[in-house]
Amino acid sequence: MQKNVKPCYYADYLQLDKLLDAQHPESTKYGAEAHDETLFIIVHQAYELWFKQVLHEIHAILPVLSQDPVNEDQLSTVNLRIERIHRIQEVLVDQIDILETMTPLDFLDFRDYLIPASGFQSIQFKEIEILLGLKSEFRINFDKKSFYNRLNEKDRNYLLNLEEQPSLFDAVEHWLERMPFLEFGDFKFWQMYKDAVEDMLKHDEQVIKDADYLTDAEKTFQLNDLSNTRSNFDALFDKDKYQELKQQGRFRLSQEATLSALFINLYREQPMLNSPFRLLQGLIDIDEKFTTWRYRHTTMVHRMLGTKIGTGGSSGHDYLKQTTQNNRFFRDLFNLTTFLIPRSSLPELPPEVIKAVNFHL
Ligand code: HEM
Ligand SMILES: N[C@@H](CC(=O)c1ccccc1NC=O)C(=O)O
Repeated sequence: MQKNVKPCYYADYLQLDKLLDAQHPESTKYGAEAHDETLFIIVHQAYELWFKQVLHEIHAILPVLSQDPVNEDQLSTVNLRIERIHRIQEVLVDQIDILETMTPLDFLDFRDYLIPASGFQSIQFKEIEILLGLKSEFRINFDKKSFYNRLNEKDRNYLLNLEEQPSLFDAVEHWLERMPFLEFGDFKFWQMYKDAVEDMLKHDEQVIKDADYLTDAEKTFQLNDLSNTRSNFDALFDKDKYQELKQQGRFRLSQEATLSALFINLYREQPMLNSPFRLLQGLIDIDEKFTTWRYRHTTMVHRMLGTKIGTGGSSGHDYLKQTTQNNRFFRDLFNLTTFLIPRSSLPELPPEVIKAVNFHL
């Protein structure tokens, strides 16, 4: 490291002249300043700064996960960065409490001056969504088309181009596919595992049938749910069936990637699977916090606007409720838990499998 030649000065280093001269309430252009507009601006600016940091981390993670193979040191750095993103998301959720100190009436003092701007136009937010894997084809209709109409041409082209680039979802999927958990020669792991899950599902079926506290209608309902779980499980080992369910949207990850992720979950205590397991957990953390943020933002919107339409032209609270439900990145990783069985029923791993796994990470 070189010695610094010029003394560093706090305000210059942080470019505070620019940063602290960037809060200009719209309300002052039309009359008296709305007191809470400064809070509104600063909260949004703080969000955008944190979004910038999140993007910085994602851009560092993507090339590492795209390498073949990814070495253990690099994987632990990826995990640290994912943990950082998750911590930032906690701050992003907490900031909503600060904004909620503004009352709906105070908001109305300047809301009309903002039309037609809205959070829709946060390019960094959409960038994060797209880089994590939420491309247009997975969005609800309004979110698919109308949102792009609200952007200027430069921003629209920038995001459309980003949709063509590999996302974190894609990188993780390929990384999982590179693990050879389906080709273990003689090892009958998957057959033993299938038998154990089949036992579990049969047991669940019997529990429902024997339950005195359920009505016949409730039993039928639950048995129907169980049959969906069983057909998802059967598809895990059947290429064509898996493809069919994937087309229906029941799976998004490829079959190979799903089975690898399942294997990592089941054998996470093997030392070489620790980091891969932490990575999968980290992705689940990010997805969960994103959903928490969407839910908190939606509820804040409900208390601020009731059922008014948004300045961006959506139905407001109702639209946001749908995106909270729909816009998930790693739903498959959550759903996998359905197929976990107790450790006591797990087949033991033979040494050659452990060696093969170690080599391929
Ligand atoms: C008083 C506070 C807020 C209200 C009433 C509000 C309201 C809304 C509404 C109604 C929408 C739907 C788009 C529209 O039709 O306008 C929206 C979208 C959005 N808002 Fe807010 N918002 C608030 C604060 C924030 C803050 C602090 C952020 C942080 C950056 C934010 C980020 C977003 C984003 C990213 C979207 C797009 C979400 C998506 O399309 O899934 N909002 N907001
Ligand atoms: N969409 C909000 C306005 C709003 O919150 C907003 C307006 C301009 C810039 C950022 C905003 N924040 C999030 O949507 C509304 O309909 O009141």
